[in-house]
Amino acid sequence: MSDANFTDTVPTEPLDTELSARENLASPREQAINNIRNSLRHGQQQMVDWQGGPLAVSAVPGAGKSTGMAAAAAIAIARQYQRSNSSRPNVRRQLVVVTFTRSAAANIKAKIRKYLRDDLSLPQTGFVVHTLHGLALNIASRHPNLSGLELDRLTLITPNQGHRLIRTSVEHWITNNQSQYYRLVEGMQFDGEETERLRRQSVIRTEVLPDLASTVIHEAKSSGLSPEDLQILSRQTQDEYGILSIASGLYDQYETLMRDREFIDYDDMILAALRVLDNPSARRIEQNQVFAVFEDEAQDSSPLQTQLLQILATEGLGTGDWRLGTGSGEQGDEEQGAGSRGQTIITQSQIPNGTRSVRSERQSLINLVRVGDPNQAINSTFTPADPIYFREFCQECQAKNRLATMDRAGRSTSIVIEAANFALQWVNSLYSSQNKKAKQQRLQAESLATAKLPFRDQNIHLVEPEDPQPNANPQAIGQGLELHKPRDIHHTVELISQRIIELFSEDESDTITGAILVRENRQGRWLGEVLKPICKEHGINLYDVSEQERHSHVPEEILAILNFCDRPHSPDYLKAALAVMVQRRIIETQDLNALASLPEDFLYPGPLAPPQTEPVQKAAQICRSLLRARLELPVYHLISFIGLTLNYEQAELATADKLAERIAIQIAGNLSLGEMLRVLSEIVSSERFEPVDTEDSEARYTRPGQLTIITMHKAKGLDWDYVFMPFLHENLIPGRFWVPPQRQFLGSFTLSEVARAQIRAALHDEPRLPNVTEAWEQAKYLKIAEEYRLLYVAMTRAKRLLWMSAAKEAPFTWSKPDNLQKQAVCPVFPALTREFGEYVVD
Ligand SMILES: Nc1ncnc2c1ncn2[C@@H]1O[C@H](COP(=O)(O)OP(=O)(O)OP(=O)(O)O)[C@@H](O)[C@H]1O
Repeated sequence: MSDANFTDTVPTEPLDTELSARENLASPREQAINNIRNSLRHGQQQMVDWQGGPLAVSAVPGAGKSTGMAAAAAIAIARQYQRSNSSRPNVRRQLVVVTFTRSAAANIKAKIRKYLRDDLSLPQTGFVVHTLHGLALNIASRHPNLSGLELDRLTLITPNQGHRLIRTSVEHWITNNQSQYYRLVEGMQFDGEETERLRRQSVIRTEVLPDLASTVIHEAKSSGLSPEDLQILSRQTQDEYGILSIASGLYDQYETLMRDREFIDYDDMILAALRVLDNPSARRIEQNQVFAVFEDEAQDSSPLQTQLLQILATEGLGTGDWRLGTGSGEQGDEEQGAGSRGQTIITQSQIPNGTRSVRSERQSLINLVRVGDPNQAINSTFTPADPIYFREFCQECQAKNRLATMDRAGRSTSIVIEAANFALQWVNSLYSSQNKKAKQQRLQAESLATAKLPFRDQNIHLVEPEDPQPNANPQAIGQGLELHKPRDIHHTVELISQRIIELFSEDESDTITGAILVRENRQGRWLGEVLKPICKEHGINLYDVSEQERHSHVPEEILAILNFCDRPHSPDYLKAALAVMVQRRIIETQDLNALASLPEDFLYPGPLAPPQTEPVQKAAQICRSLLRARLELPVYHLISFIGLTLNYEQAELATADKLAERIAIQIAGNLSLGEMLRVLSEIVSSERFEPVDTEDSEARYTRPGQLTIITMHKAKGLDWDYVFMPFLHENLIPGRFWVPPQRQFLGSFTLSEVARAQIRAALHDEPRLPNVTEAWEQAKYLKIAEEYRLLYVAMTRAKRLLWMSAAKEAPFTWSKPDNLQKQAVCPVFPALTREFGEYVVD
């Protein structure tokens, strides 16, 4: 089969020359491998044919990246079994598979196991699946003396803007940098009025600087830049406030506090793992356990994460030269460490001439397969991920003839693919013409910002007729594409309801899947509420992901109950605990004030007290059992007990366990209820606590016969037979960065975004750092480009019907959905309606 769209074929060069080809072909295992191979399309076969060296796979949505990677992983494991059985019996090395989210990791693990068990009749071992942070933690905690990561001593924190540590860093910085601080207070202009001064000080201390600190620290740290590096960079900028210098100062304060308090953050985990790998013997130990690294969603990795994978995937010398880098002198003396083999491990240190980039790292002898799609990069504006690094890996691989591009996809019906391709082309042409215009008008800032187009110019193609995917490019439901222009959001709901009722009644076998994709959780919540009665009436199973998975409620609920256990006489605590029980539907809705006003009478009514009603009795009995548990159980079991009392489902229980573990680590040696409450209150008041996804979480979103309401971000990697995309309005897609009025005295930009754009320019080896105007333009452009990619990701989730709408009237903000006003539609939508006029439904 020839595939004109497959630009480069990957040479297959078996690592193990001792195994004869004839033996291989004859073995049942090799037949099983062939069977798997034959069930894949051409591009995927290139993945399973990998037998060593670097390989980049860049594929369009729905091309089968994840499916291909699972098959390739299983086959690589099988080959490794063969190798270790026949030639080196004592060498047991494993495959490391890395992906972006825990739920994707669980999914791919299940798929690999299935291939190993059902197709290859092998034990389900020989591999591990990690998220990048999980992998780093694993390495770092195995070598605590090198990583400095002693988990029983250190506390892991996620410093968001409201975190106490960030606030303290800001206060310390202000104390030590009064003149820079007062320069900020002056802003663009200032008449010295006292109330205004106080207002500005409050905005700077509570909003501007915490925002700058949390953004910049994460961006710089995850790229291997130290506070000193930032200080050096700041000398290349000339803005009035010295934004990068402030950022460096805040970062420095933060690092000092972190060290003093024995805290670490997620970036420290990656840095700690890199410190381990900086040691030649530890590196050899780690590398010797691994025969290859496979990475999915590679466009979402940050520079240091990429570096970690590259080092881990590096083979010992002498197994064939797969080097990618062109630097001289990297071959040879292994004893001298990674640096001598052309790898400069980035640790926090000075950067030469102010910039440092992972791209300049030499890569040698790496067994690394990275799979991704730059057009689906949707995390780069709120994490330090940057698709540029994956693009560069692709380019380097291409130069070595080791890039596979898969541009055929079987997921969607042809009209959905046409619409997605059109959207991509339209957005790119919009930006190239804007860029041209800006250049003509000599608007340097704007032309610089839009010079790179939002999308890589790549169309999705239908699969070939003999494709192995059953029902590839399936038949459309109805016309396959429907473009609606409802009057307002209520009319939108009417249209969606009509359509889903039709779709569900036509689906007698209850097998089709459907989803409504929203840009914001608030839209999802509103839709969930209005659709619930309709779905109930028609027996449609509605699954509102944000409602089901708002596990951030877990710490709050546990805190409320623990507070009550600690001080049951407090009417406030009792009421809060009862409110949680009502919300969880453990007890009936009733007048909680009446119960809570006299706690003793409610909990332990005397013989003369009036009889309690049944609901009150039940509530009192649950409260008493909690108090008994407080007395009888060890403190560290209390959280699990509360989880069970509150009827938590599987994922919530896992989240509660994770919370308990986290608290136990933090208060190790001081296990008392008081300490536990102190730590928990801190988590609840200032920190994001990430819930746990359970193994089947992705399957829960795509259950047959179910209508799922889910955000576009969360929909990544999934697909449904029909996909509704309502509320396509310009204020959200693409949206725009804006400066809140209270901060405008500093100028029409935000300090955090300017600093971030400047750091990125340095990391990308731009010839000079952008000034404030240019940096702000770049930040705005990056946000818009990413929003368009998000729209593209959402559109490509649909298999058989893509339903899109932009109501004429919609809320200005979804926190007030009743406040309707005329809303401009997302610019792609009218372009689609022009191009696909026959799909517009009146
Ligand atoms: N060889 C194959 N045989 C059968 N089905 C396949 C095959 N390859 C892919 N599929 C199916 O095609 C769909 C898309 O595959 P997959 O999710 O692996 O693509 P992807 O490239 O990772 O997509 P995206 O990047 O858009 O999330 C899935 O429903 C998958 O089951």
